[in-house]
Amino acid sequence: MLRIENLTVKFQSLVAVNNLSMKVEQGNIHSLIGPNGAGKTTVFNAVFKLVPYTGRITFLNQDLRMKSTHELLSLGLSRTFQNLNIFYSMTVEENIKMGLHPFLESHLYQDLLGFDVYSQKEVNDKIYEVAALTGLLPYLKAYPLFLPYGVQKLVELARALVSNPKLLLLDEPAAGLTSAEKENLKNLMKAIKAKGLTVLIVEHDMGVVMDISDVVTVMNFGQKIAEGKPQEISADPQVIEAYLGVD
Ligand SMILES: Nc1ncnc2c1ncn2[C@@H]1O[C@H](COP(=O)(O)OP(=O)(O)OP(=O)(O)O)[C@@H](O)[C@H]1O
Repeated sequence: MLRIENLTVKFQSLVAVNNLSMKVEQGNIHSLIGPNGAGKTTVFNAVFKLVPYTGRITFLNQDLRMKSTHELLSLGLSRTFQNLNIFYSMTVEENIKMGLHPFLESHLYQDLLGFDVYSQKEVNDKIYEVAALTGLLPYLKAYPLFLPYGVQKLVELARALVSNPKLLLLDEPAAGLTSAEKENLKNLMKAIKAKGLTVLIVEHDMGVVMDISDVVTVMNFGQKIAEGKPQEISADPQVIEAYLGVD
């Protein structure tokens, strides 16, 4: 579904991602793990064209380099950020609605790019559906600042989900969550997968990674050092040395 070939990202003399190739298969929860600074978030940023790169990234056989950010959304790509990226001046409902922004009003580019424009009822239905899935229905009229951090993270996730993506990229969804919130996140990930979505996750919490992943890719110093099923990865000596450590 997502194919990354020979991806290299340089920041002046620093090679943040070094000739990385990986494939995310449809229907999988695929985790990207590795030590701090390994280049994981930079891979996400390359997919979303936020950093210049060499190599090739295709999604459903379409070269993403040629696409605008709006086109990425219409192709079915969506993401969350490592640092919570929500609007505190807006309610939860308004925040979620932002995920539908390109589909809300008639703009020239919608005609050019073939975007649908949703009716008010369609918008409301989509927000309701995603709020029900993420457990945010009781909070729709609330302002995020007054909600627990774990709920605020769900708001960002709901905003990424509301455009009905085919592939969701989540950057450290479990960071800062309580154990109960992590359990909730794992169940939510499984529910999202059951709905047919494909998910690529950058995550440090190995409990979450091991529990929900179909495939794990491990990066170190910008390079892929291992890839496989969670059990294979947790037993790989190179991964243990570079990242997991000895129990
Ligand atoms: N815009 C940028 N300009 C300069 N250097 C950058 C930039 N973005 C990332 N880097 C550097 O690239 C390297 C990889 O960073 P990246 O954020 O991708 O790592 P990561 O694996 O996601 O780390 P973490 O797990 O800590 O989030 C780091 O050394 C980082 O400092």
